[in-house]
Amino acid sequence: MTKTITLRTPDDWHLHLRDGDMLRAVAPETARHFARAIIMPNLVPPVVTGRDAAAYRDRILNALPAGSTFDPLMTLYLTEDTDPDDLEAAHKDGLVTAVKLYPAGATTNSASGVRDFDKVRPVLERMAEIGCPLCVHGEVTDSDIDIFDREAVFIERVLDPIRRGTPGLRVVMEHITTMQGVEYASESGPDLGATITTHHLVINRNHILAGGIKPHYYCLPVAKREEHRLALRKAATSGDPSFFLGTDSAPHTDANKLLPCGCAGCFTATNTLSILAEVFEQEDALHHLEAFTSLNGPKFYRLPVNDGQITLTKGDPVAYPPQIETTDGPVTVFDPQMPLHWWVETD
Ligand SMILES: NC(=O)N[C@@H](CC(=O)O)C(=O)O
Ligand SMILES: [Zn+2]
Ligand SMILES: [Zn+2]
Repeated sequence: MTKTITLRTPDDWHLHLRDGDMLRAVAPETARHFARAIIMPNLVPPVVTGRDAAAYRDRILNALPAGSTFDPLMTLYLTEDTDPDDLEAAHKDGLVTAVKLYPAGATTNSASGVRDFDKVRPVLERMAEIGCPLCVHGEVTDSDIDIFDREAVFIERVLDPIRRGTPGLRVVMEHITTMQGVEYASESGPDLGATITTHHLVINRNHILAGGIKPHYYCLPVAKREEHRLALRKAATSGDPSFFLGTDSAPHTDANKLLPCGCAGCFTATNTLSILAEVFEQEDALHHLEAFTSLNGPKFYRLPVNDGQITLTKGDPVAYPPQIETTDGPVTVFDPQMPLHWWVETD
């Protein structure tokens, strides 16, 4: 018997589209199923001003297939030199939706991130005033903190003090990976949201490290113990409006992943919705899939939900290509190591 579910068209609240040839290869993968996405600004050099964001937005629109109505929601990369007036003008114009905080050195292309949080206080205060959300890569970078503890320590030492010091600031904890992240987000009320990736619902740290190292499962924040994955699955499938989809689909060529010092990032744009339907079905929560992919995000960002709909159908396992081709070389599509029975009708 065929089973179908219909959802408001989803949005991706955390996406890396890169630039140039890579942008042209990956933008259609997201635009096929998603109406909007929050576009991460960690290019080299990063997107730091309203002007940079306008130019990058144009490059994204040019990379879309003809007729696509995909709407890239732009972000600025917060640096110690970010000008509150420039941000305010870009936000009021509707050009910039949010600002992204990377602690310096925390992840891919984060060298221009923030070292001294006091220096960005005036920008954070302006954001609270104008209602511009702050998206946070929540990991401390101190070399003496174990990489598996960096998110939990960040919440205590950095995130909570920032929020207490800037009343009214609306914050998204990006790609949470721990039960501490889940707890903090569910206790903190409507000014705090949290995105959860597709891959962190599927893999734990054993998938990366047991039986040989799997570079394609290496991403930041790194996947944690099984108990954390289970907490993420419970949060994502609960319907709680604090949690919404941010795939963190982060393409790197295989050549850059398969190195002695390989890049962090999983590329999930191509098969995310099939994987999510499978996960939500396993959790007996298909009735909460739409909240996670299409309703909770717009609510947090105070944007209308999308008008359109997509239909997922269940049948024989669907085969996705193991890689997509780019002019720079192949990019491996995330392998969830389970059969995927759901596909999006337009596929
Ligand atoms: N998630 C990742 O592992 N990588 C992201 C950066 C990020 O989101 O931290 C990237 O830009 O490649
Ligand atoms: Zn990140
Ligand atoms: Zn990311």
